[in-house]
Amino acid sequence: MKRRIAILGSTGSIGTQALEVIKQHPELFETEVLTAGRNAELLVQQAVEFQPNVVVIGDEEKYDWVSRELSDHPIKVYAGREALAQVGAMSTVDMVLVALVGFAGLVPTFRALEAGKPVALANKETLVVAGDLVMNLAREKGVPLLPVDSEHSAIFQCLVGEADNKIEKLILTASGGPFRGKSVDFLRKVTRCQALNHPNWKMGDKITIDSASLMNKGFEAIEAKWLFDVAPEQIEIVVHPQSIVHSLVQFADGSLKAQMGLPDMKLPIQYAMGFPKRLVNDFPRFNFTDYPELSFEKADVSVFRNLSLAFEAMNQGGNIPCILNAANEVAVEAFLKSRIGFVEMSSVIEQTMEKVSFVKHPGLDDYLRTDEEARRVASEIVAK
Ligand SMILES: NC(=O)C1=CN([C@@H]2O[C@H](COP(=O)(O)OP(=O)(O)OC[C@H]3O[C@@H](n4cnc5c(N)ncnc54)[C@H](OP(=O)(O)O)[C@@H]3O)[C@@H](O)[C@H]2O)C=CC1
Ligand SMILES: CC(=O)[C@@H](O)[C@H](O)COP(=O)(O)O
Ligand SMILES: [Mn+2]
Repeated sequence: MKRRIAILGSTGSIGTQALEVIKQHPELFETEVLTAGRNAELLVQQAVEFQPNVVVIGDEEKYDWVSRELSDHPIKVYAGREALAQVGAMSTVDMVLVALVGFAGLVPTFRALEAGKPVALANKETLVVAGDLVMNLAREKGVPLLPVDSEHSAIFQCLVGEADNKIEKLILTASGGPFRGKSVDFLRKVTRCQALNHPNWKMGDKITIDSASLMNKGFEAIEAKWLFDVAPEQIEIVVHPQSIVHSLVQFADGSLKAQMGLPDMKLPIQYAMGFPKRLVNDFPRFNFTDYPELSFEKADVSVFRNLSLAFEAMNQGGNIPCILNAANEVAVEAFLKSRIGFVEMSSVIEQTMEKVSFVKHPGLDDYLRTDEEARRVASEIVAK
């Protein structure tokens, strides 16, 4: 039986690479659902090629156009946020790949898990915001939550076959981004274009800015805490500019296991989609002679304040990581629109974290409310 996949966010960087993985394994995977936010043209192109049963366009104004374009195909077309939230729970779906960016991933992930669907999760913001609720739900439903993020896929792969998972420490590697080794003064003047120039990975704009500010690594620490049930003190960040060692686990006996490979997201996407099988492919292979030096260094938290803000949020818990995430989304958007500078992003986040009210044990509704309030507060700070 083919695994029928719903790709939420098929028009993005992860989504399009997931479709390349499906193309490599037509005997194993079938595309059941594709969704886009605004890119109706690409959604239609993908639908014509992959013939899913259902497509969802987030932007409701584009519904008529998508329906018309697909009228000659046996494909159901839906639009809007509620359709996006429901579509992963359909009885014909075997696995949901959540490749949406930002807070928008939370409710669709939640609904898919509630319906008992295995989830391959690229959308790290879901775990940053509501890791406790999401992990509890996956456990309660007995469904796998498979990490797609490269570092977490690496750790997950290192843990396969470890009977009692005696983790002493997780070591998350960070490329350091385009501004590795730079000063705060340098960061004050960087442009959108410089920040979008990631040294190793071609990704969507939002995560690329997060990588440049090291917020991505802070998010990944929170993501790791929830996925692997470790304390914040058990998570270490190491800058590794080549992005070949994707992360490591240090076990209780002092042994280290690492997972390595070229920086190519198709590998972790394929691992999650094919789990527990390791599938054959013809993607490019790593060669040591192309990388004579693999180096490691400390992250500079005095320059990259977002990394400490994320650790602070993780330590405080409750709804603080949700506030961190919302403020970061507002700050990144403002930076991309040249409304604030690169360094100001941290100030917006820090001030928002101080202003929004704390909730110690939030439920889903509290997270939705916190996200709304934090966005409002952060937007006011940006406007000032
Ligand atoms: N790209 C990468 O290599 C990696 C990404 N990740 C994580 O994976 C997730 C996806 O990243 P990436 O693929 O780079 O992001 P992109 O911006 O490239 O893609 C995001 C996708 O989500 C859709 N989308 C965005 N907002 C909404 C919304 N409000 N409603 C409905 N659909 C929406 C977009 O649609 P449209 O474009 O049509 O508007 C697009 O299909 C992020 O959480 C990121 O942190 C993790 C590791 C690596
Ligand atoms: C590919 C992936 O998983 C990204 O999250 C990546 O880690 C970004 O690179 P940085 O290490 O620069 O954040
Ligand atoms: Mn990552």
